[in-house]
Amino acid sequence: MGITDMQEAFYYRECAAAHENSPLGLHYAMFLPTINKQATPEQKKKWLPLAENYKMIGTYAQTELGHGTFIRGLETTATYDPKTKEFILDSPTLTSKKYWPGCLGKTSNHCVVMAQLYTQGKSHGPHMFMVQIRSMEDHSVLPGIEVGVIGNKFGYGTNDNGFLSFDKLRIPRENMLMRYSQVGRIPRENMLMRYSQVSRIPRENMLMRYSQVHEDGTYVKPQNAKLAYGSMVLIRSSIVSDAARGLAQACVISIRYSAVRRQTEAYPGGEEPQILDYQTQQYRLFPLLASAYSLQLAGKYVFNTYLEVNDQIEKGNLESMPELHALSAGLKAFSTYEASAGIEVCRICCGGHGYSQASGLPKIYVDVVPGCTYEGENTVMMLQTARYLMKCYSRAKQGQKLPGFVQYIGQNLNKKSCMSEEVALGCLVMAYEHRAARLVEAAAMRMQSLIQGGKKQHEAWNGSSVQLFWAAKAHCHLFCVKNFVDAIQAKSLSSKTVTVMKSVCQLYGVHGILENLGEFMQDGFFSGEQVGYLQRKMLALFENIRPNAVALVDAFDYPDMVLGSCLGRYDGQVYQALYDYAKSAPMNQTEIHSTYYKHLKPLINPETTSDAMQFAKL
Ligand SMILES: CCCCCCCC/C=C\CCCCCCC/C=C/C(=O)SCCNC(=O)CCNC(=O)[C@H](O)C(C)(C)COP(=O)(O)OP(=O)(O)OC[C@H]1O[C@@H](n2cnc3c(N)ncnc32)[C@H](O)[C@@H]1OP(=O)(O)O
Ligand SMILES: Cc1cc2nc3c(=O)[nH]c(=O)nc-3n(C[C@H](O)[C@H](O)[C@H](O)COP(=O)(O)OP(=O)(O)OC[C@H]3O[C@@H](n4cnc5c(N)ncnc54)[C@H](O)[C@@H]3O)c2cc1C
Repeated sequence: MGITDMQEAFYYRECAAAHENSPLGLHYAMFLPTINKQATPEQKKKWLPLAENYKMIGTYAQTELGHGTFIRGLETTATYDPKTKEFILDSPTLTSKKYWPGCLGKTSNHCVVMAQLYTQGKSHGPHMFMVQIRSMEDHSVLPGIEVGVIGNKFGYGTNDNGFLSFDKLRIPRENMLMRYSQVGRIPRENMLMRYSQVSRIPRENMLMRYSQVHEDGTYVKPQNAKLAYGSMVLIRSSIVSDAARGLAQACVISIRYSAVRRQTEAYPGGEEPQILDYQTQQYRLFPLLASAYSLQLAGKYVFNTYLEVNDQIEKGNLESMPELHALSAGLKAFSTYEASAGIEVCRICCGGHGYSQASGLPKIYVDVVPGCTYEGENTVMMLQTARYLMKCYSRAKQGQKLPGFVQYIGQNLNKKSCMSEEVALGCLVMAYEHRAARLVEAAAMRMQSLIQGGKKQHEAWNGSSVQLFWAAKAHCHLFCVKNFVDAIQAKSLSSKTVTVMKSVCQLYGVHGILENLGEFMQDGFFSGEQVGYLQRKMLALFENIRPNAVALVDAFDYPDMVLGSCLGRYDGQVYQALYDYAKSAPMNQTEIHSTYYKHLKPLINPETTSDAMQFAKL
């Protein structure tokens, strides 16, 4: 199709079988990007053409039965043997077996394996290795490898998530993804030159350095060990848009259906209103619509930031890695929580028909909800963001300037809210900044007091982790509100569009405050009177948004084929579609189902049932 943007291509492919999770998904999303970013030029030259042409089909095998979150705890080993210039891959324990990687069980013939590197008797932590697991001739499993699927899951039925173990499998030294770490003897200066002189030496020189690696087993450390986690950062940065997409699609279905569905005469003999006219329906759906817009904008921002930081990393500047990690980890968690909870609300808002697969909603839900777990469990990811916020807090206290999106940290907390009946966007942002700044400070104070009370650092961290979680969540929420406000103010939209989008943005901010009121009121930042302004504004915004609600979901522009929903059809022919869906059910293809003869007839008509059947009944 000539689509050159990788992310766009990924979404395009997804549309071919929407929410089915392609058995090649990991190949596109993680295997190819890992080769692109973590392999040396020689390795890329060898593997990329094969992978791009589907000769090599691969996945990313990191998680094990015993460990997912704690990467340093992985047990698969890769021990270098300088005599044969090979690595020996081994799964020494039950818990070391790879477990969960997508597309692994039956589809892939290769995978990138994360294993503990051992060379010259020393352990060097987790590193990546390219491992062939199946024959490229007949797809048979290669010796030294055990691979299979892990069985049924909550969803992801079309994806062969698998297990994998190695029995002292030997792979060539060249199969370690050595872009950043190398086994061999090269002068340390060369490694640093890669980054500091990259613009001053001919590119060919740089490539040569990779082929100068000696083979005696000497290990050269990367500039930053977390460079090896780059593929996870890429996907976390992409998941935000993915979660937004799921929530937006659920909103399309639920809001369109709510405009078609009529229920309960408003007064005796009166017309039954469209259910979208019920204020309680608007209360549940319109904030989700606002969230979908907000998360889409946040997704764009974080992915662009990923591209920018990645560009800097390519040039040897790793300064922004911690910010990107904190932003992508936090927003991945925030967006997948919001989207998963929101999709379920959309389903409930469709009443009984929402529970049918015909609504399309169950498929969207099971597609989005594992985003709370994969690429880093959400609580763990929020705590990574909190870790960064704590560092920022102590830097702010030392008078250091902080990067843009954390500049609010350490601000004066004695300010009062400027909120008035009008509910200005600036006052909304100020409120979110205040809440996040206060929660960051409260978590830091808690840590400090536990440490002063004699707790060790890790005990104090655990003893403060609920407050750290609150702080990180408030930070991500602030980011989404501020980014939404900035997007409306910066974009050259028509004045009519700005008017509508301003209402959507205001609703996002107002609803978020009302749902988390305690955090905004605990220190008296808002008065009771100001909360009244917000409540009235929220109800006024529902009326404001109602005439545009269907247009606002149409604007997401998802074709019916992608929505896969009888309820969310563009033409509104919901009832005919539901009836056709029922008629096409396999059980309706015969008048009498086979189970009648096997189970029901012996009960209903025992006298005409065969002896064998009678016996079975006894
Ligand atoms: C262009 C191509 C586009 C492709 C399009 C794709 C579109 C995709 C759209 C949607 C996707 C849908 C399909 C996706 C399918 C997904 C399949 C799932 C795959 C997987 O799940 S793979 C396995 C993922 N596993 C994890 O995420 C594990 C989580 N755990 C960790 O990341 C870490 O272990 C940790 C962060 C929890 C802790 O790290 P560790 O123990 O090693 O280190 P610490 O001592 O705690 O921390 C040290 C230090 O490092 C910092 N740190 C950690 N990680 C990073 C990082 N990535 N970058 C920078 N810094 C990092 C950490 O904060 C500490 O810092 P300080 O010491 O505090 O300074
Ligand atoms: C659909 C799906 C697809 C996947 N695809 C892949 C894949 O392609 N490749 C791959 O390698 N992996 C894959 N995974 C695995 C996934 O990356 C891990 O499951 C995920 O990283 C979470 O790790 P875990 O299972 O070890 O959870 P655990 O860490 O065991 O989490 C269990 C609970 O413990 C808590 N917890 C753990 N550590 C801490 C901590 N330090 N502080 C506070 N709380 C903590 C968590 O918050 C959570 O509540 C996939 C998983 C799923 C569900």
